[in-house]
Amino acid sequence: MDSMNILTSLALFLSFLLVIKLFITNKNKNKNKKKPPPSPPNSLPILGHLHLLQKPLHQSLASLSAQHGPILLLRFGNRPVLIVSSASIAYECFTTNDIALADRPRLPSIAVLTYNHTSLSFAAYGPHWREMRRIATVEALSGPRLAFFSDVRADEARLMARRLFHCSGKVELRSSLFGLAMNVIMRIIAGKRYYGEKGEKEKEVHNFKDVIEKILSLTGANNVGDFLPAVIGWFARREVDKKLARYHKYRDEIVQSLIEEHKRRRREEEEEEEKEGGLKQKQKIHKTMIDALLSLQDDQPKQYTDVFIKALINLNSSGHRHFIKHNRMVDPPPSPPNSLPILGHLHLLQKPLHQSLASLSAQHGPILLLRFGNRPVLIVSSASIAYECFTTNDIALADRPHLPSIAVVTYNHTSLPFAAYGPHWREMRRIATVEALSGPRLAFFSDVRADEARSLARRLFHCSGKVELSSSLFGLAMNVIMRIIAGKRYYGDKGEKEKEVHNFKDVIEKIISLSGANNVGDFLPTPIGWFARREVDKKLARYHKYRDEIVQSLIKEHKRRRREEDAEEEKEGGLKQKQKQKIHKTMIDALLSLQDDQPEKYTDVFIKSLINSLIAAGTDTSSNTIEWSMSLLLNNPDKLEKARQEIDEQIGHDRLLDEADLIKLPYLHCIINETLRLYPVAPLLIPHVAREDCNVGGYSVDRGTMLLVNVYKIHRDPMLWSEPTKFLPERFQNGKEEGSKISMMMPFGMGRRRCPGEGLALKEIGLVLGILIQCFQWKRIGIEEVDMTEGSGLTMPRDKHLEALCTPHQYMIKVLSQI
Ligand code: HEM
Repeated sequence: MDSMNILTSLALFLSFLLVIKLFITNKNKNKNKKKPPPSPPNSLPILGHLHLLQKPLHQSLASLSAQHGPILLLRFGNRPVLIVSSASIAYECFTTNDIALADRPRLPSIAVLTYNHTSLSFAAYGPHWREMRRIATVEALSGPRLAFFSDVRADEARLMARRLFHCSGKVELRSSLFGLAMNVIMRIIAGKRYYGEKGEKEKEVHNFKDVIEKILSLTGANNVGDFLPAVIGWFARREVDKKLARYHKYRDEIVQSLIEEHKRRRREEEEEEEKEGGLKQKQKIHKTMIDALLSLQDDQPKQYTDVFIKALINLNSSGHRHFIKHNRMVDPPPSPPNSLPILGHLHLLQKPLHQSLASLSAQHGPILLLRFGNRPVLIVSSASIAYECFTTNDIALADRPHLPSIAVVTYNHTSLPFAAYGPHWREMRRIATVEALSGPRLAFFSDVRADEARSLARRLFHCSGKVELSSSLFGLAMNVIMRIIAGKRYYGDKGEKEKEVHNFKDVIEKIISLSGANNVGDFLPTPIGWFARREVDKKLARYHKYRDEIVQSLIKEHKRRRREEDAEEEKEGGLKQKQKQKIHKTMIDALLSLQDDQPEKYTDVFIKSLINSLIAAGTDTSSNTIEWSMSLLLNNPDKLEKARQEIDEQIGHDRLLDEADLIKLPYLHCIINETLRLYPVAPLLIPHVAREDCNVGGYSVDRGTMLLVNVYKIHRDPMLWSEPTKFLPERFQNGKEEGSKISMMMPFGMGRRRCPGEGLALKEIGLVLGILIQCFQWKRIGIEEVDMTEGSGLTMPRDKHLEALCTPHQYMIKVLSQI
């Protein structure tokens, strides 16, 4: 009995425990049960709440929220849809729950438009979306890119204002605003406008706008068919699907044709590069977005397919095939008033030309069409339009003008910088690169630069005190180039040569100051032009004769030596032949070897023309840049001290700085960049000419138009640079936002006619400037700042030669006395 009682009590106790456990579990279950957001009543089978909705959807949802609260759970067919209409809950969605809510719905109707849900706006959250977003940011939407394209926006806004000005009265704004937005995005993506000015295009823009609007109105959560079960949904969607497929085809073809156009241009460029023996330096050209995407495609064709590119580009742009094929824009660029007969706008210009053009651009805009006499001249003063000139329009604008005054100094326009774009220019550029300016040749001649820099330091050490730097720097640059060209120095340490160097420098400077677009006589009709030029012509003929004779004598000297070597070889029975081939020749030797094989092509005139090109382009450009740098540092002693400290820390006092050290001297590099920004020695580049009709900045440019790109103005654009006229090397230092804008500078030009001597120039400038700072203390002559007035001409020298006080640093005396 007892045991029965015990068993019964135990059973009762266990039952009690079970009841308690069930009670607790149930309580917890109720406690943990997720509470869905409130849902309005009247949800129907199949339709859910769809029957409560009307268009426009946002208004319909707003009134539901007003009745039922700021967070609602609706059903669109079978799909649960959360409606949030309060700022604080929306904030919670995109902070605490940001990742959880980062996906997009795969709505069937938009599959075709979004390349199967892979477009940036509709891609699932993950690596593909991340990569698309990264590219869109880097190439189009980042701060530096927005700054770079600020001119594009300003230009389009100006154009719209002009349109409204001409058609004032009742206006339809929508298409104009759409056209503006379209042009802005197209110029970023494809480097060209979509929408011109003439009436006949308006209809097409209207069509395109219509298509985009329809696509937008049919996407999003607007199609009931997207939310109904398969067969009913398909049936409900069939009309919308058909329309969207049609619109998609229309838009897809346009973007595909843009891609094809870019591919064709890239192929042509590659072919040309091959023609040039693969020697064209790989340039850091800032490309269009399509170019950037095609470069990625080159490396990883499977990932960056055409579909990938189109899915990204279709984000917010496209164009009409008709525009792309017949993209001859309508209006010529704006032109300032007051163009006079015969003179055109010449009477508005003063020297220095780059400053005069800068003030005209400040008044009338970044792209202008002037008339220099009869000649149309396109003036470009914005980074983005200049960039368009040397990417999309690079071949079209690769020619040079045949200015009558420079015919004599350029051997009838056959010198490398002034030769017409074509096989002769290509051949000259190839030889200059192979024999003088390529990476291996620069490495080969590094001793020459070190030797010349040492020699300059020695001279300054011995004549310290008040020094005139211009001639010494010119002499150095001249020796470097002469040793490459002719294997010997031009300028010795001895006093008697100084006068000669001075003369030669004078001649080169005068030739350069009289070249470029500086002679009014070059632009006036024949008899008047000839009369206006006659003094300049006479001077240039005299300078040319002087320079030509020096170079001819060098050629003669080489020919004589080669003859002697041949004679000797004959004596030795041809045994020296093999040895001779191995001898590393001077550039003149290389050219004379070519002359041996093809005397009609590689004449003495060809050789002189090429050599004089390198002397003219490679001497005062580098020496002027060093002179500007020193001038800036003299006026900013704190920056000079900072550079000295950097050299002190990295190299010390026991040896002279050499080229291999330059990589360790980022601040010195910043100083050079900042000098090239403020004082680009070719402020208008070398004039280009349109070989064919083209469009620049949305305007039509006729064949034969001369192009002057005002790099000086671009480098001081307040939209791009903070405190643009201030010498602030720090702006290029790591991590500084402005450092990334280096690609917006073009002191060496851009595209095909870009300076081939950039590598040589940067090495030479870095080495010389570094040694000047390492070895000497520099002070201004008086208390006044160094005068920074700019001279005029093709290049931009200082107006006055630079003089300064130079004393060797005590701690460098030992090194200096040993060199
Ligand atoms: C700081 C130094 C230099 C600067 C800033 C500079 C700048 C330029 C610029 C802006 C152009 C014209 C680009 C155009 O028209 O689009 C040019 C062309 C040229 N430069 Fe330089 N340059 C420098 C040094 C050199 C050196 C050291 C050499 C060679 C020894 C050189 C050889 C040339 C040649 C041959 C051209 C004509 C290219 C052509 O028309 O195809 N430059 N340079």
